[in-house]
Amino acid sequence: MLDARAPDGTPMFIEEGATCPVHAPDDHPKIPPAKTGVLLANLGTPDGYDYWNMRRYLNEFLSDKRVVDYSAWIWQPLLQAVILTKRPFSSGAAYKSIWNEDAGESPLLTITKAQVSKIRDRLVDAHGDKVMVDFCMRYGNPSTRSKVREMIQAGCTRIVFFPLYPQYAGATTATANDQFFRALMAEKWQPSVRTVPAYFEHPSYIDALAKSVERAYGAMETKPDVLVASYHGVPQRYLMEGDPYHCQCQKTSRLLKERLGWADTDIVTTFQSRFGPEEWLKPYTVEEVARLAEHGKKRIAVIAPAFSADCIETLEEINEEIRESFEEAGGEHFTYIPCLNEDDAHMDALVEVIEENLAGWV
Ligand SMILES: C=CC1=C(C)c2cc3[nH]c(cc4nc(cc5[nH]c(cc1n2)c(C)c5CCC(=O)O)C(CCC(=O)O)=C4C)c(C)c3C=C
Ligand SMILES: [Fe+2]
Ligand SMILES: [Fe+2]
Repeated sequence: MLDARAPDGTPMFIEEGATCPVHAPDDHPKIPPAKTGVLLANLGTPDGYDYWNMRRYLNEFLSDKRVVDYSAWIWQPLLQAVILTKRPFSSGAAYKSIWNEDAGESPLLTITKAQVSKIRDRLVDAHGDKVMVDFCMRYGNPSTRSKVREMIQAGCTRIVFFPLYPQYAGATTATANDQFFRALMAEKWQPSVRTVPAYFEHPSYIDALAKSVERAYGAMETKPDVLVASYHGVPQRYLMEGDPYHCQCQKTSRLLKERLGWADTDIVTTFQSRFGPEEWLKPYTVEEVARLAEHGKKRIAVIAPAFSADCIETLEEINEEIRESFEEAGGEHFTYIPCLNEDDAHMDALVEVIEENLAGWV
């Protein structure tokens, strides 16, 4: 039974498939059978690597106060007049080097689509068409607002919103949630909602990471001297202001090390992708891999546990720039271990997290 109200406030209780007691069928909006939506969210990616697509994407991303929190009076002139005249070219060239030309999209989008398709198959197998599974992006397309609207129009009276970041950060998880709530502000009939918390210590996520390391190490004749767990960085100041991201990254690394049965020295935690002049979380990956090479660690493997899908920051920054830094410092063997992407163990972990957050709803 669906509970609705006539324009004068009279409650209308409409059985599914029945007609409204107040209005003629054609005067009344159609109310589809109730469903639960599972909306996965990732960061977003440019629609193309040309200047204008890059500029649009970077402008939306870097204008987000959760990402860069300087006063708009100071930041916007610098962003519009300096950064957005140069960075679209350099970042565009980096995207070009990893672009999925066949699909005409960036790897982050291709991988996210594959993940969602697998997760949808599993959840529909378990719950039938009572669940609807889709994805949105925080910046660019498909937008969070368009997907929230589609879900509501399809009859979702409940939505589980899942930001695909294992570790919580204001710059990722919180801003994805902000955008979700902004989208809900525009809706007449707001669904009940749940947001999925960070899963940085979930045993199935740790297990999926460990299996990916074991698989990569199993394929090598000589084991690496050290595994570098490289996480996306944020300004050091954000940690001091209460963002738990740093601590959650450290815990993921510790749990991974314990799951692998390794010694403390077998794994090093680092932070990459520094942007701007401020101090970010340290050690910086690009410097640490050079230091390792200089101190005799000639074989390293790098894993990127903060990314649920390979993207510019892993395929280009780690596998090209950071590799180069290691080799220039005398390093000999550099192995990049891909993100969990659409691995079965990863899909198992994400579905488990979703099921925990669907409890009582399906
Ligand atoms: C300027 C500050 C930035 C902060 C803080 C930041 C945090 C942060 N980002 C991710 C995940 C991703 N970032 C990606 C790209 C990217 N990140 C920044 C800047 C900050 N990120 C920029 C400018 C860019 C664009 C590329 C570039 O110009 O360098 C991506 C990849 C998107 C893709 O299309 O492939 C991801 C994913 C996390 C997890 C995080 C903090 C925890
Ligand atoms: Fe980033
Ligand atoms: Fe910490």
